[in-house]
Amino acid sequence: MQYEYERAAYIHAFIRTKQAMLKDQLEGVSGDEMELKETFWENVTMNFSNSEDAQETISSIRQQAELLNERERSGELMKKQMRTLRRLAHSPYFGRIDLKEEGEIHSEPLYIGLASLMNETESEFLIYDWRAPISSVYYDWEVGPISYEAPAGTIKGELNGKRQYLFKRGELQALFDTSLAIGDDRLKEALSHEASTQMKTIVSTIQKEQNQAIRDEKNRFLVVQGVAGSGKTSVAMQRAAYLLFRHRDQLEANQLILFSPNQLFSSYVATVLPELGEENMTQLTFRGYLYKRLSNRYEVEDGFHQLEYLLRGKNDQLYRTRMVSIKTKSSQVFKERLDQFIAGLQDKGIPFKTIRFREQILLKREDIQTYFYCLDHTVSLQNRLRLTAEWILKELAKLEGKERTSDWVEQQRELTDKETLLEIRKIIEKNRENEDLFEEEERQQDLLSRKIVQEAFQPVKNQVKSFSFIDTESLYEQFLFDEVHQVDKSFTAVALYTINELKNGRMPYEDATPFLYLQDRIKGIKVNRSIKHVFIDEAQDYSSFQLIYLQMLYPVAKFTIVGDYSQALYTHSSSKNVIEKGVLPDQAKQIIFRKSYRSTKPIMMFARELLPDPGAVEPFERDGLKPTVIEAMDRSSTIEPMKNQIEQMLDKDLASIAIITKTAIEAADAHARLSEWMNIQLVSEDHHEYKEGVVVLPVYLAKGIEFDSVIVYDASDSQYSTDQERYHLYTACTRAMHELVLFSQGSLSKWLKPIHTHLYSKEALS
Ligand SMILES: Nc1ncnc2c1ncn2[C@@H]1O[C@H](COP(=O)(O)OP(=O)(O)OP(=O)(O)O)[C@@H](O)[C@H]1O
Repeated sequence: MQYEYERAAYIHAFIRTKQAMLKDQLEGVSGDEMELKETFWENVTMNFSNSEDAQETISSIRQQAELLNERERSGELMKKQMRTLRRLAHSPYFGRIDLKEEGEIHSEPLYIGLASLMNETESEFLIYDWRAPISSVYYDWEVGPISYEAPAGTIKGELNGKRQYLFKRGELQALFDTSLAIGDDRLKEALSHEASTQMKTIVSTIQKEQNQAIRDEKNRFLVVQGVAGSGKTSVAMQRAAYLLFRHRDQLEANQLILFSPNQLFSSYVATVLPELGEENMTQLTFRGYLYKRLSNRYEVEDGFHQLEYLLRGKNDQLYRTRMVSIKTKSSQVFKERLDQFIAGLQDKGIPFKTIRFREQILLKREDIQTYFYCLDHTVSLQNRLRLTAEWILKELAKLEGKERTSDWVEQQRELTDKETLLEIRKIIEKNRENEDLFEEEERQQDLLSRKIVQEAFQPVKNQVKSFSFIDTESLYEQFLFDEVHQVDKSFTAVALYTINELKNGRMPYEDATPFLYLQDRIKGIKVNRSIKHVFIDEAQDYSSFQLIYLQMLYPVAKFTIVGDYSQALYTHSSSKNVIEKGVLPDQAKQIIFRKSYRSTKPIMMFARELLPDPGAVEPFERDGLKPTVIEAMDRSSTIEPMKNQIEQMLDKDLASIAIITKTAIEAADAHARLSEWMNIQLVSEDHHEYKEGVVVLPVYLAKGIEFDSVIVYDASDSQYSTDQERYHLYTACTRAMHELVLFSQGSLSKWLKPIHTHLYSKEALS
């Protein structure tokens, strides 16, 4: 053991020396860079007297620029190394494996940490990066025979020992020998920490099944179905870091994209990759994407507003219609019918828009339609559109010529500002020798008219170039009515509802994806080929249609799709098995995580009883208090006891406490009642982050994040009675790491009643 402490001290000193050396080098490079910038032009001989001299001047500028570039690059590299060393100085390694590879006589100790570190002569690894092929032995194997995949093929050997280390500010604090995968004690220690507003890395305690998902590269689609708190998000983030390391010569962080459920979640996970020494990947919400594409024409409903309506609008007369609308339009069948509809547009049916300019009709929609459908039908729709656009632009050019003599142009000419006149005069001056046809004044008027008409026509031309002369809205309506006639008469109400919404400039959430899909299939879309990996978190909240659409948007990307169907926000969502349902091709790989790490065992034993199959969730062995269920007659009698609970939690140093409600309205109500008494943050969908302390938020915004303690604001039957609400309640309970208290304002939810009373403590308030 003494050896380990000496080695730790040696490595620490080695890192410090390396840091000092690198600092000097960096100062040197920065100095060089500064000097190069300052003397850039002094080192360049400027001579443009003839073409040879000019050529020489250009190449000497190029040489200087390359030199500067090279300095900047090595400066950046050194800064990155500095950051790595800083992290290693804090905690150089967390594990060791004693490995004897086949054919070797002795086993060799290999130390594993956040990044690799070579010895002075660069001939030996003092520390292996956790992402190196050999490091997988640490995560995957117990003592005994092992094998791992290396670039050269499968390597076999024997694992003779495994050790774990705990460092604090560079100093070795403790070490444990373990024969098991990753010792439960170390994991327990990691999980007992307080919740944080930023997600932490898990590299030192990655579990075997998680490692499998992190390193899988065989399939284009990797699906992780994992119970609440099983590490899906953690895996997605460490996987991104793994891919960036393994393919560091071809892959950059901006070629990875993460679809997160909301902004709060985006900021929650934003520190993981930087902490692992990688740049962050681009983060997007699907809602943000839809907004970007459609908000210039429509007020786009987002998923959360749709959900609020579904949860609260049961008495609305359109409620049933809306339910059918959402269910139908989310399905894969709907997408297939849309495909059939699109196929039928080859010969007829695309509606066009009349092209107008200053209230006058330039080209009638019928004429555009005739032109389009007279083109050879074997030519694809998009190519026919391109040809039609070219034809329209030519027609517009003719009209543009005629328009120059119109009265409005003359009026505009009179209002021309000085700058424009000066510009025109310059053009005339420049071409003076060629100007003998017109008097200068006439020439000036002519140029001005051209300019005015050209500018006025430009927006129309731009619209033609982006194929805006197709009437997508009417086309979509046409499709909805086709559905009514050919498939289901009862769909009439849905069709009418949708058309009314669109006419009033509103795009319902369930229509946004089919609408864009239709538009993109007809007009074509610039798909993003630069993105190589797409990560989708909380994938159960995407409809089948949305998942298929995302595959179309990123045609060359590999997909990592993580989710939990027991936490579905919407009952219609893709849920269950996306592979079996054909949403993803069957060569997609599915990994299932059953073990839940976030919550203490008592919390998870209780929460899993809310599921139809509680046995599917395996709680991690970590002690804690049983959840408490407090039943009250009404809302007002719960406020005092709730305050007491919060105070008790704060006394226990549980610093992050969430009061979770079903809806945003309820969250506002809770906030109003409690904030008189203490500082409570109300978190809404526009929040990008939250501060540590007491927060109140609806369950759909708490998705993916965690808190020391959770208080379910009202677990009564009036709140959680439907199937959908059952899963919302489960999601709320599983946000708690250490403590869970449920208040019920009235009779307890029917999903909680059957839970055996030995799994929780019960209190009744009079
Ligand atoms: N191998 C591990 N080592 C240490 N901590 C872990 C490990 N796996 C998961 N955790 C911790 O468990 C908690 C839950 O992880 P994470 O949020 O990734 O799970 P999830 O499956 O995405 O959860 P949910 O679906 O409920 O949002 C986090 O605090 C995470 O750090």
